[in-house]
Amino acid sequence: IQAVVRAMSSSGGAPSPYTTLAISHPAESITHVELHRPEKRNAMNRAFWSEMVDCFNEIAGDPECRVVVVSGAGKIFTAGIDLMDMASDILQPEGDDTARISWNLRQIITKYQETFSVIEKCPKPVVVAVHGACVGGGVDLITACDIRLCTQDAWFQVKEVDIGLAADVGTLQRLPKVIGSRSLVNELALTARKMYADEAKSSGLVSRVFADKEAMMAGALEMAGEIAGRSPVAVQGTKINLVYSRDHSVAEGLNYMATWNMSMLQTQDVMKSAQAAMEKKSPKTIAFSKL
Ligand SMILES: CCC/C=C/C=C/C(=O)SCCNC(=O)CCNC(=O)[C@H](O)C(C)(C)COP(=O)(O)OP(=O)(O)OC[C@H]1O[C@@H](n2cnc3c(N)ncnc32)[C@H](O)[C@@H]1OP(=O)(O)O
Repeated sequence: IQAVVRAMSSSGGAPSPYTTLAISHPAESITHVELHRPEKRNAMNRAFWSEMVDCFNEIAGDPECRVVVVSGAGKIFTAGIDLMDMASDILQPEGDDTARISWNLRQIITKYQETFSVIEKCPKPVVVAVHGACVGGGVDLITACDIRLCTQDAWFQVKEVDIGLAADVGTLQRLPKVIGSRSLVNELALTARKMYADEAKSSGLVSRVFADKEAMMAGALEMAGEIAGRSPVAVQGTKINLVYSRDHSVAEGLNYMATWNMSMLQTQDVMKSAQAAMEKKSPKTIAFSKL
């Protein structure tokens, strides 16, 4: 694992087709997506916002991938929106009158929302590993992920009010579902104060804190391996139903679940997994068909 983690943390450059993301496959069935503009602190430029959509749509349809790890290259996870590159899109939207300018701006905002919604729509679980700063759009990104890990030096900042806007690509919708305390969410979003790793853990934003990035990437990879070793039918069904249930009543969630499993229970994975359990074998020893 150490060698793989070192390789994960030192990718030489972002390979084609992306200019802002480096994609690698550190172990079987695991895809590593690394935010890769380290010299600009992984600030989210125009290319990033569309590359994430292409990348996660590709992953969603890739039967070789069962789980995704997202992390940031260089000194920090991300500085959020690229304040230099994005200004014209947002501050000078095109259009002949107010209605058309507003219409165009709505299209732009909706497009940017999709950049992180694709993470949630992707049926493969996404583990995000945060080191150093996670600012603005970074919080939008991580709240769309399924499992959040961080280093002891990590900090999180819902920075949008500081740049004069209400966060509009997911934080205000998802953070209240992640953190139990509505008061804390409101405080973070309204004051833009930094939240450090210990508070991120105690509030439930992250589930684990690691001493440093190397330990965190090893932990993320190990966790991803645990997920990837289990039935993809079970794992992807679990993610999809957890996301559905978050946004629906218990009765609606149970109804959706019953309809889901009336098909999925017919998988050969159930018999294979049950047999392994009876024989006290790990599910990781089972060869599951690709999904
Ligand atoms: C419709 C879309 C809606 C989306 C909304 C999203 C909103 C947000 O994300 S709000 C948050 C915006 N981000 C910020 O305000 C953070 C600004 N950056 C910083 O505070 C610091 O850079 C940071 C604390 C993150 C890191 O500090 P450090 O000392 O490590 O690095 P720097 O020397 O400051 O920066 C290194 C180079 O990176 C460039 N850079 C950093 N952040 C950004 C950014 N957000 N946008 C563009 N460029 C950024 C910085 O200019 C340096 O570049 P260079 O001078 O060429 O070396």
